[in-house]
Amino acid sequence: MSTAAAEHAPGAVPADGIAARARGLTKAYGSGETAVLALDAVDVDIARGRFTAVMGPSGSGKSTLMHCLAGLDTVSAGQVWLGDTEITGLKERELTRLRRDRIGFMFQSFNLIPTLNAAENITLPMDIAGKKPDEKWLDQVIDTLGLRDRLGHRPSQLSGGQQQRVACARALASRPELIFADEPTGNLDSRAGLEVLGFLREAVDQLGQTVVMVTHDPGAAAHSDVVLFLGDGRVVDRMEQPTAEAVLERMKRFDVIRSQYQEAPEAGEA
Ligand SMILES: Nc1ncnc2c1ncn2[C@@H]1O[C@H](COP(=O)(O)OP(=O)(O)OP(=O)(O)O)[C@@H](O)[C@H]1O
Repeated sequence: MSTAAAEHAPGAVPADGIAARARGLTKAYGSGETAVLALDAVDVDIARGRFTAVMGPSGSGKSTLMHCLAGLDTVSAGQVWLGDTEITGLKERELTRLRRDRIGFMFQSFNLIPTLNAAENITLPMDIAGKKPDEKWLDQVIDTLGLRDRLGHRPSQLSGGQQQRVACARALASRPELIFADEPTGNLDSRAGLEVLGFLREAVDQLGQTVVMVTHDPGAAAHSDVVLFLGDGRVVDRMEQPTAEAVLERMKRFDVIRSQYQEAPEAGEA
């Protein structure tokens, strides 16, 4: 049918206000009896210019969702768009270019190059791509992150929080459409973690960036605009304007369901 064809045509989904979108996103690892359904027909819209947190119990599919949305992993079924570009079905070379040009990444391990100073680390992805940074933007990022007097330092001469700020600046440097952060505060003490969350918040509020962050920490999720909760490979809930308390309460409900499931069916009476 023509409508079905239109629905599946790349670019058919309006990009306005939506930085990334998934429909029927399914990811299975392995096959046969050992197959694991990491994502089960997930529909999700990531709003542009907002800070989205992804939470859920261990193994619920958070990292898999991030990897599939970022084109780091192939999908088993369904579709993913970055803006109005359908990325499912792109060849590895096209995906590499898309990631390089349109997505920024921050990981728990900062992934900085030890022999390069902060300034060189920040612009490395752009240097590799042969692209000139927008100096005005770069200055704004460096000042927002308070890195001006650290630019000549190597990672070993920086604290953990400063290293993560450099990783944050690197993710922002090319002004990507979307930044994916996987447990960006996982390796930091609480003060440095708060600092990095504050900077991600500023990147959204002052620089207009879009951020998606996977986290286990309700306090970290409270810095976001909206939290998506995953359970067993599905988006089971969302929370606007989250507080740490509300997120913690919501997470506890996963534990209750799990313990009821593990005890016995009649545990539902409790
Ligand atoms: N490469 C893989 N091969 C096989 N199974 C995998 C692979 N990667 C993930 N899985 C499985 O897929 C499911 C979802 O994993 P995923 O890492 O996305 O969860 P998560 O919510 O990010 O977990 P955590 O909070 O522990 O990091 C899990 O059951 C996991 O064991």
